[in-house]
This record gives sequence, structure tokens and C-alpha cells, in this order.
Amino acid sequence: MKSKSEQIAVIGGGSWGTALANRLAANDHDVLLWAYEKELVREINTAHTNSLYLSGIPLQPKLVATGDLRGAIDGRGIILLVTPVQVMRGVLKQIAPAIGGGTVIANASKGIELETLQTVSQICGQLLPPEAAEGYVALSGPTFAREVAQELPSLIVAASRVEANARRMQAAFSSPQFRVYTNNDVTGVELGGAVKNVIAIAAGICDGLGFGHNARAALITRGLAEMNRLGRAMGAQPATFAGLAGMGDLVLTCTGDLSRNRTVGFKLGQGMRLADILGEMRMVAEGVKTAESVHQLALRLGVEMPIVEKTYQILHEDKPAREAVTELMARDLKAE
Ligand SMILES: NC(=O)C1=CN([C@@H]2O[C@H](COP(=O)(O)OP(=O)(O)OC[C@H]3O[C@@H](n4cnc5c(N)ncnc54)[C@H](O)[C@@H]3O)[C@@H](O)[C@H]2O)C=CC1
Ligand SMILES: O=C(CO)COP(=O)(O)O
Repeated sequence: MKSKSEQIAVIGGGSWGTALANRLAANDHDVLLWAYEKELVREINTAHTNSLYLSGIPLQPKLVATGDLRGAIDGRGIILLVTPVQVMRGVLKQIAPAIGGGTVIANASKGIELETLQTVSQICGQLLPPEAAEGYVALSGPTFAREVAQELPSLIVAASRVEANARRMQAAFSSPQFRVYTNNDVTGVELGGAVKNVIAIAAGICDGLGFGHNARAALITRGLAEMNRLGRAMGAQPATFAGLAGMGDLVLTCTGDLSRNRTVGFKLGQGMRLADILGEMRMVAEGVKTAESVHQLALRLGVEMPIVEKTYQILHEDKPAREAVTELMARDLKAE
């Protein structure tokens, strides 16, 4: 299965941007990776490694990095966004004037902008030409960057309202180890990726408190119910949440030790302070800010999301984790 060679810009040289750029380069596409850190540009181009975010993984020698954001997108048919969501608008504003309507814009980042409560597709809708925004592709699923970079079998969803664009991303990425499904539910795929990070923090807290397997399984299941409720209020298709970008990613991130969000929660559950946890991390745990975004969205839309609410209170209002769990368990008894 060999796709036509594409000219692709990947915006964001963190672990996921690098793993995806490497996957595309392995498929013989012409890939230019924009990295924020100058030393990383040099390292990727000379040593073909990314020791800051993906240590120990040899990268494709043909993968080229640049520190020039505007130059990175010049002449590229596909632009793949992979910066943390909270800086996405600032990055997009710099390149938006140079993006033509025919360019395919894809995004692999997971979260909701705190200031506006918008998803990345909504941000693109504000900043990009209508044709580019309409053809937006959301990439999401259970995919730890390190495992994708190690070429371990992984599955992901490419969702777009323009089917040809979802198929184009599917063809560009697919390999015997990387299987891409298409989907047309952009909202559902984006919400799945954003909400699961918050529930993963909650699952980490639960494990850090030593609450056992029953509690974790219950949290994943009720977390999925909350994801579904928010999705329904925002026009997503319920079936999406039973798929890779919903259940799949929720299970991965709530149970996998490679998850940064789960790790933040685990340390909180063990009694560490959030500021100290984040102070030790170079990488991003999107769920920390997205907990507040999703909590605000739920309030605005009148959607009941008790796990998200308690996670937000633990993270941002200093609520003791044990107290939050006691409150969750004491909620009115009801039918499932
Ligand atoms: N790492 C993973 O396994 C996966 C990550 N994601 C998502 O991908 C997105 C990017 O995460 P990672 O690649 O993991 O990042 P990372 O945590 O590995 O690295 C942080 C990234 O943020 C960039 N950055 C920091 N400050 C910046 C600024 N002011 N402007 C622009 N860039 C800045 C850094 O250059 C680096 O690329 C997130 O939304 C994450 O949820 C999605 C699937 C898998
Ligand atoms: O989204 C991810 C896997 O699908 C990565 O999760 P973390 O950001 O929690 O590491």
C-alpha cells in the first residue's frame, strides 16, 4: 500500500509531532518538522534524534527540521498541527495569512482552549480560509508517541467533514504497523481526545490513592458516560465514543504508565502538589488546563460531569482528593 508522495509540514517537535513526522518520512513523504527549540532543530538535522522529547529513538535521516515557522509551511499541501492546544492559536496566527484554501489542515493535539472553550477545529474556523477550515482533519486515538515511534502496532482515526481529506491522511500515514480509520465526526473525535485526558488524571489520582482495580474500571466507565453526555450536547455522534478516539484512548490513557496525564494524577493522589509536579515536567499534560475548559463547557451547556468537576476542583481549587472521592460516592443514588 504505497501512497503518492506528499509535501507535509508538521508543526510541533514534541514527542507526538516527532513521532508522526517520522512515520510520514518513513512512508517516503517530503516532511519538514517545525520545532520550537533551536537546539532541537540542530539535533534532529545532525544526529537524527530528539533527546528532549523522544529519547533513544533513531529518526529517519530524511526527516528535516526547521526553526522557521513561516518557511515550514511554504509550498506544503498538508499542514499537520501538533503543538500544545493552549499555544495553538498563537502559532496559527503566525501562519494563517500564508495558508491557501486548498491546503489540507490536520491536527493531532488534544485539548480545549481555556480562554475561549474552543476545540482546535473551531480555532481553525476563526483563523483560516473557509475552504481550509471546512476540510480540517482531526487525528486521534490510542497512540502513545513512543510506541508509534517504535513501530509497535497502533490504530488511529482521521476524521473530516471532507471525506477525500480523511482518506488522504489515511493514505499518507498508513503502514503495516499503523492502521488509520476514517470518520466524519470531527466534533466527537476532538472531544474524545480532550475529555479522556481529564479522566486520565482522575484515574491516576485513584491509583495514587491506592483505590484498586474496581474503582479504576468504574471511573473509566462513568468517565465515558460523561464524555457521551458532553458530546451529545455538542452535536457529536455517540458511536464515535465507542471507537478508538473515545473508549480506545480513554482506556489507554487511564491505564498506561506512559501517560503524562495519568502520571500527574498519580502523583497528586500520592500527595504531591500540582505546582511541584508540573515543575518537574518538560512535557505537556493537556488535561490540567482542559479540566477547567471542560468543566466550564459543562456548566455553560448544563451537562452533568461530576468526575470532571471533582478533577477540576482537585487540580485548581485545592480540594483534597479523598474528600472529592467521598463526595462522588455520596451523590444521589440513581439508575445507570
Ligand atoms: N505524546 C503523546 O503520546 C501524544 C500526544 N498527543 C497530543 O499532542 C500534543 C502535543 O504534545 P506532545 O508532542 O506530546 O508534546 P511534548 O509534551 O512532547 O512537548 C511539548 C511541546 O510543546 C512545545 N512548546 C512548548 N512551548 C511552546 C510554545 N510557546 N510555542 C510552541 N510550542 C511550544 C515544545 O516545543 C514541544 O513540542 C498535545 O496536545 C498532546 O495531548 C496526542 C497523542 C499522543
Ligand atoms: O494522548 C495520548 C495517547 O493517545 C497521550 O496521553 P498523555 O498526554 O497523557 O501522555
